[in-house]
Amino acid sequence: MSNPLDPRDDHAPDRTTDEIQTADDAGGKDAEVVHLDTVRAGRHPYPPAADTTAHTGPATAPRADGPLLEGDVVRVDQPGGERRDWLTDLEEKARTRRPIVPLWLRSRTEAVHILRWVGVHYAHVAGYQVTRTPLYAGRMAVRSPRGFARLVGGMVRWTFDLEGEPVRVAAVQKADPENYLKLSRQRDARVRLRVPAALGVLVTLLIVGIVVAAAPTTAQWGALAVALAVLGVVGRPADRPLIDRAVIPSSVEKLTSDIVIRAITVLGIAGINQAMSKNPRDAIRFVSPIMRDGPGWRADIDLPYGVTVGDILDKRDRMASALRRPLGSIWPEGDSTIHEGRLILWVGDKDLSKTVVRSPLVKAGSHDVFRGIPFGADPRGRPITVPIIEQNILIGSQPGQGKTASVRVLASGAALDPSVELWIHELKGTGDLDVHEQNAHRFVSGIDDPSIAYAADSLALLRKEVMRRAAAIKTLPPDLCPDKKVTRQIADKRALGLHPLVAIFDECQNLFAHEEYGAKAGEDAEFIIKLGRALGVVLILATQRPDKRSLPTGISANVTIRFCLRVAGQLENDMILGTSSYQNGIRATLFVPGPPDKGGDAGTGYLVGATPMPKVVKSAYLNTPATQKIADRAHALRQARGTLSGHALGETPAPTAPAHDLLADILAVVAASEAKVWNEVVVARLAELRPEAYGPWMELEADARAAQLTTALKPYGVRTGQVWGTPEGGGKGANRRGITRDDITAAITERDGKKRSGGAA
Ligand SMILES: Nc1ncnc2c1ncn2[C@@H]1O[C@H](COP(=O)(O)OP(=O)(O)OP(=O)(O)O)[C@@H](O)[C@H]1O
Repeated sequence: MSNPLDPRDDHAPDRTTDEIQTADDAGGKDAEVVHLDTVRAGRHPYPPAADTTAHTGPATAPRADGPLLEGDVVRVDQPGGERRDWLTDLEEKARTRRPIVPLWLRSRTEAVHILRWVGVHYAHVAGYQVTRTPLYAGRMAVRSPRGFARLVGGMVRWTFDLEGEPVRVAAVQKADPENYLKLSRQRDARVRLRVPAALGVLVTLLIVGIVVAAAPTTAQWGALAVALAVLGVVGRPADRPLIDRAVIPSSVEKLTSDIVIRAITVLGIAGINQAMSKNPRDAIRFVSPIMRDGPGWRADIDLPYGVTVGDILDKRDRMASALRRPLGSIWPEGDSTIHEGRLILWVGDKDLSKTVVRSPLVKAGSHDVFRGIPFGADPRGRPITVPIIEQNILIGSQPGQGKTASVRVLASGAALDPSVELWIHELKGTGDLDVHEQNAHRFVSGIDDPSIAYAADSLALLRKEVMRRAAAIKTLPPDLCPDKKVTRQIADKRALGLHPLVAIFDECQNLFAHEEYGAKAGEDAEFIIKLGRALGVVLILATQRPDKRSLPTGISANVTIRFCLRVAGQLENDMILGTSSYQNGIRATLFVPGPPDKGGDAGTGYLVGATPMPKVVKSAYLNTPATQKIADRAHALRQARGTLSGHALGETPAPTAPAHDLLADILAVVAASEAKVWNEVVVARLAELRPEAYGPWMELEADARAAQLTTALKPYGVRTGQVWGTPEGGGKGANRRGITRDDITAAITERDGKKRSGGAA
């Protein structure tokens, strides 16, 4: 049954206090009269503010709707000021404090840029005014008669005290003789003083006139010009200034808060729209004044609560439209060290895609890789250096976005340090890195199987080299190598064999996805990446196909520096830049595909790991003639230092993988009586037969070992399958992946038949 007095009773009809009283009367004379508002207040989780004192003390007041509760009511929001840890407060302030030295003064390049900008601005203003001096002179000449009249009129009024005339007339009209007499006496006294003064001025002018009449013509013209100028200034109309405002020749609209707010509010982001409709004044907050920063304007903004910089990043094109600027000059960036909603909007004067970054390597005589390699510039024009020692670098993008161009910069920097041993593998076969062939210890350019095999051999050799170096560094005396790491000092002692070794694999997907060599190459690369860093072995990998098969996860997870140029989607983005990068707003999808001359962002990418925060960077561009000059200089340096080796000296490397035939080797280890043998047994026997070729297969896990043989047999058209067998040392029989001997024989027959027919043709 519904109770009209129970506020928790949803069925209780809404009645007035009077109605309830009537109902109670009907129910009995002794019934208690309850005020409905009091009851309703009890229903509310937070009692009205007027009752504050009652509710902060012990809750003893009887409640109409429930049992009496003892205890203190604790408010969610405590009264009084914030009590915070002062140290935390100080840290917070330290993070957001504004720099003593302005940002633009911290970098020489930026300071030079700003000063040049200011210089150009004022040179323009000065030029604008100087070219208009004839116009201003004409204006003054035209205005001078009026100036003359004003001057004479002013003199006469002053001399005869004509300003007091209306007051004297008023005294006459009011018939106030006393006042009139006072005013007349004052005027007479003034006139007595002023007439001689005015006469003095006139006499002076006359003398000046006589002197000028006797002076040379130039002085006469000068005096006339001064007279006209003075009269022109005196005669100017009140509403028209003599000098025009210089029109600033700015191709860039100055960034103002109104423009920024316009650009942010048109993005169609729900959180921004809601905040703007509630509080348009404070929804978007500027944390510091909009200022010049490098060749552009910078605004530091706090986005509305709940909106992150990531929400803004992929709407860069809309922002560009609202700012009326080309896409390549709009660079929003987050600063998550402060919070996720802190946006640094940088609007450049120039379109980054149209900017070609010049490399200092073009003019460098030599270079020290321990200082990193000058790689490019950020949108604000600040040079970016990529550290290389103790690093590995992964570069990725869709085709034609500037991977090889970036690799060239790194190769050139490494080549200019004669202590660096360069191994170059360009697996596209277009010869983009051929210029550095003369400096490389190992070099290959090609997409065919021998080239891929050569690159795979390099990784196998590098793996051995890493192991050798690990042993070598262990034996170094602690005073020479306290941290067990390669240093400049150690690198320069060539005899130690611990100099930096930079191995480049351009289009590495052609190696890692290769049916025969891929799996082993992937493992070697992972091994080198994990262990080679401290030993001076640096891998630089570039790929246009960043999927699991073409870029083993062991590699993508362990590289330390990543440069991702334009990619098509989130998956590729995160493969190159690391898991969750896309989600965190580091999105290489925002770059425009295509080369700069077609309006694309080729050469521009996200660089992660080289700077404290991920950065948009445009790599420097070295065309073939410029790279050739660097390579020649590097070659001369190496020749002088005696550090040319291997391929650069024309040596052909001893075949590292012995010329062996997998099919023939299998037949050699599988007797004719064994129809079917497990893969793992075949691999074990092969490793015994040729440890140098098949030994590394045995280091794999059992499953991977079996898979390795399956992969290696694929190019010959031999398939493996489940076969019955027993372990070598005896034991229970089972079905496992294995080969059928007849398949191997058939493959050899087919191959030899093809060779013969090929030879006959
Ligand atoms: N840093 C740069 N500055 C200016 N232009 C660049 C830059 N990098 C690349 N480009 C332009 O982009 C074009 C393609 O560059 P590149 O050959 O390096 O791309 P890629 O990603 O290696 O291509 P692919 O995947 O086909 O090998 C160059 O020819 C050049 O015009």
